Order: sequence, then C-alpha cells, then structure tokens
Amino acid sequence: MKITILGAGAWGTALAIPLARKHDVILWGRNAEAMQQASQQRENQLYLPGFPLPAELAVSADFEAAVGHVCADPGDSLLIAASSVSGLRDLAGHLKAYPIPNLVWLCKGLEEGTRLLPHQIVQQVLGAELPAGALSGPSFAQEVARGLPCALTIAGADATLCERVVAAVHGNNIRIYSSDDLVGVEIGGAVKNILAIATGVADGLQLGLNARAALITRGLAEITRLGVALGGRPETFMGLSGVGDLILTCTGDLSRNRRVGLGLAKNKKLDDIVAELGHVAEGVRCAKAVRELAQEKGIDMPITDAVAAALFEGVTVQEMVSRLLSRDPREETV
Ligand SMILES: NC(=O)c1ccc[n+]([C@@H]2O[C@H](COP(=O)([O-])OP(=O)(O)OC[C@H]3O[C@@H](n4cnc5c(N)ncnc54)[C@H](O)[C@@H]3O)[C@@H](O)[C@H]2O)c1
Ligand SMILES: O=P(O)(O)OC[C@H](O)CO
Repeated sequence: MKITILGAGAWGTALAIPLARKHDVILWGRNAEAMQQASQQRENQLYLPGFPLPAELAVSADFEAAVGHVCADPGDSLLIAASSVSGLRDLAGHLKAYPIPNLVWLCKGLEEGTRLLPHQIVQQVLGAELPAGALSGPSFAQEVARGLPCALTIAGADATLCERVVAAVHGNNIRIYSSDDLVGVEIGGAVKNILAIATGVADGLQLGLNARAALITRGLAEITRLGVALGGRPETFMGLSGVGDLILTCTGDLSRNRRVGLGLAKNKKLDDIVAELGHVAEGVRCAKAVRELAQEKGIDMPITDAVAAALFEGVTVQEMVSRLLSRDPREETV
C-alpha cells in the first residue's frame, strides 16, 4: 500500500517506522532543513531523537510529491494527517487542490475558538463525502517507535476506509480495532489530556494513589457526560480511546499533558512549562474549549473547570484541589 504521513512530529514519525517496514511510505514535514537532515542522518532529531528511521522510509518536504504519492493509486493508498489539532485546518486546506482518496488524522483535541472536533474541521474544509476517520488510543510515540505492543481504534463512518486502515496498520505488535463512533472516540482522546494535567498536579503535590484513582474515575465520568451529550455512545468511553488512553496519559510520565500538571504543582509558569516541553500538549488549549462547550451545554465538568482555572486564571494548585474536595456530596452516577 502507498501511505503518506503529513507531519513529521513525534507521533507521525513514530508511526512511520513500523509502517515503512511493510508499505511504501513517505513521511512529509514542512521544515525543509529538518527533513533533509532527517533523511540524511536517518533520525528525526527535532521531534523523535534516538530512534533510527528504517532505510525504506522516504522523508521529504515536497508536499506535492508526498500527496501525489497517494493520489496516484487511490484504490490502494492511505493519507494520514499527523499535525496537532491547531494545524489540521491549515493542513486540510492545502489538500483541497488534490484528488485525495481518503484522510485519517491522529490529533486529539478540540479546535481553539471554534470548539470543533477534528472530523468537523475536516468536513468543513474538505466536505463530508471524503472517506475519513480518526486513529486514536493509548500510544506513546516513543514506545511505538521501539516496536513495543500497542492497540488503537480507527473510528469513521466509512467501513471501507476502516478496513483499509486495519489492513495497513494491524499486524506485528500493533492491533487495530474499528468503531463507527467518531464523536465518542474523538471526545475520549481530547478530554483525557485535560485529566492528565489534573492527575499530574495531584501526583506532583504527592496527594497519593487514592487521589489519583479518584481523579481518573471521576474524569471518566466527565468524558462520558460530555461525549454522550454530543452523540457518542457510553460503551465507547470504556474502550481504548476512552478509559485506555485516560489511564495511559494520567499515569505515564512520557505524557506531555501529565508533565504540564507536574510543572504546575511546582508552581512553574505555564509559558515556562510549555517552552520546556517544546512539543504539543493538547490539553492546554483543549481545557479552554471543553470548559466553554460544557458551560454552553450545561454539563457539569468540575475537574476540567478546575484545570482551566489553574491554567488561565492564576488559581493556585492548592486552591484547585480544595475546590474539588469541597464540592457537595452527590450520588455516584455518570
Ligand atoms: N506524541 C504522542 O505520543 C502522540 C500519540 C498519539 C496521538 N498524539 C497526538 O498527535 C498529534 C501530534 O502530536 P505529536 O506528538 O506528533 O506533536 P509534535 O509537536 O511532536 O508534532 C506536531 C507536528 O505537526 C506539525 N504541524 C503543525 N501544524 C502544521 C501545519 N499547519 N501543517 C503541517 N504540519 C503542521 C509540526 O510541524 C510538527 O511536526 C497531537 O494531537 C497529539 O495529541 C500524539
Ligand atoms: O504526550 P501526550 O500527553 O500528548 O499523550 C500522548 C498520547 O496521546 C497518548 O496516547
């Protein structure tokens, strides 16, 4: 199969490594100098240092050639967008000029300002007819790049596209499940990042494993409440893109979102934490968007609200914790 991955960040690069071993893959990045360096040194030093790129992987900054690669054989090809949510609209806009056969995106979050999910952005820019879907689930780039086992979900309305993603990605140490609940899968992937920030704060303050488990569990209730209100199915939040990714991101120190929370617990400034990370922590922008969406829809999301208050309103992490603990008792329902 011909595969093009647009976006040579940590995750796009990591996924390119196993895919290049079985398919004809081009990894495209917009930074020509970095792509030339990666191609020559066989390593993406900027985004995924320490992981050799297979000799079969083509690395390029030539957008036309990269997109043309999949347009040339629409019956047996796959186009993957590996940008952040903030880059998806721009990236999709550049695709309008091409007869692309399909589109799968890897980003997790809501767009700042519009509060749209990735599939809504893609539909706005490229139309609803394009076979399209989200590939999501618990997956740290570094582990996938090392070839460690991983399970993901492809979500989309087009069954043929889902089958093609399974055919392309499933195998060796990667398992791919499919789902037609695009909203549920995207909401799980978006909101877990905010909850990872909350858990990072709790762990950074050494509030204990009981507090961590409570945050994850009540966080899952927040994901489910919002997701169901937007049309997702409750069982989706029990799957890989829901509780699976929530557990990974809240507990794994490779998570950049969790590290934002750990930084806040040390009273570091948000700008400094983000600069230190140097990479996308989607939960920061997403916290604002999800809080606004929840308020608009009248959905109670106290953990999200507390994270947004700590990120954007100068509320201290101690105050954030005390706000959550001083809430009135309630029945344990979603
Ligand atoms: N890193 C992971 O372990 C991981 C795993 C699963 C999902 N994700 C999700 O995948 C998305 C990307 O994450 P990442 O870790 O690769 O981030 P990253 O910061 O490492 O890379 C993002 C890449 O997107 C590119 N980009 C941004 N805007 C663009 C645009 N308009 N046009 C072209 N390229 C653009 C950047 O140049 C960069 O190469 C995020 O939404 C993240 O939540 C990440
Ligand atoms: O590093 P994070 O926090 O962006 O998490 C990466 C992936 O989304 C984990 O599945």
